[in-house]
Amino acid sequence: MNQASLTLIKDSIKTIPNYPKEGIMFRDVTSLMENGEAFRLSIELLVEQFKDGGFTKIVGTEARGFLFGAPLAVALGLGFVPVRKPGKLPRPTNAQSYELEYGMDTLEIHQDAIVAGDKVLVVDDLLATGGTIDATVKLIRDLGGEVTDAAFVINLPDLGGEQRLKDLGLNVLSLCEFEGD
Ligand SMILES: O=P(O)(O)OC[C@H]1O[C@H](OP(=O)(O)OP(=O)(O)O)[C@H](O)[C@@H]1O
Ligand SMILES: Nc1ncnc2[nH]cnc12
Repeated sequence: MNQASLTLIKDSIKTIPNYPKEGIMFRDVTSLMENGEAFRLSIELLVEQFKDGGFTKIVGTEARGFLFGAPLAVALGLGFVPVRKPGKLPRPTNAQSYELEYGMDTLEIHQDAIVAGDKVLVVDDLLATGGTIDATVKLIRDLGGEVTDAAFVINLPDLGGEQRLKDLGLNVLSLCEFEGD
């Protein structure tokens, strides 16, 4: 991947100390999105990386995973499947609980959104503990989808998510890393 683009992307992300609570260094992807060039480059780099991967669908997790997963799906000509917080999806769903860096939550997916044989790329803005994507991968695999790759704009390596996802058999790609969390 182009080093100048990766540097521009990382430099566009602001850090807010002690948000949403004391001790968290919040890496704010909205500052990247406010920068048109950084936002475009982030999608272009992901397109370049995954265009020949043979994927049939992209899954993104609420809410920030939608912001990168949906434009990537459009650029790759793939369908986009949202994984959402409870009670938001209208058709029958499967649910999976998970632990966050700062709390617990549950995610849901439409039961008919993934079919056996789907090859799914999972996309989120940020990888911390990996709990969100671990739960997302379980939801997809339970429906018969194959998940081999997960892509992030930001990885927080100190929180162990990358190893957790590798232990689930995933290739993990991120556009930048922030240490010291
Ligand atoms: O790797 P993890 O420890 O699971 O943390 C990463 C997740 O946390 C954030 O989402 P959050 O749950 O705060 O929801 P939001 O996107 O709706 O703000 C982020 O967008 C990732 O989805
Ligand atoms: N440190 C962090 N910054 C931004 N989003 C997050 N989600 C979980 N941990 C986060």
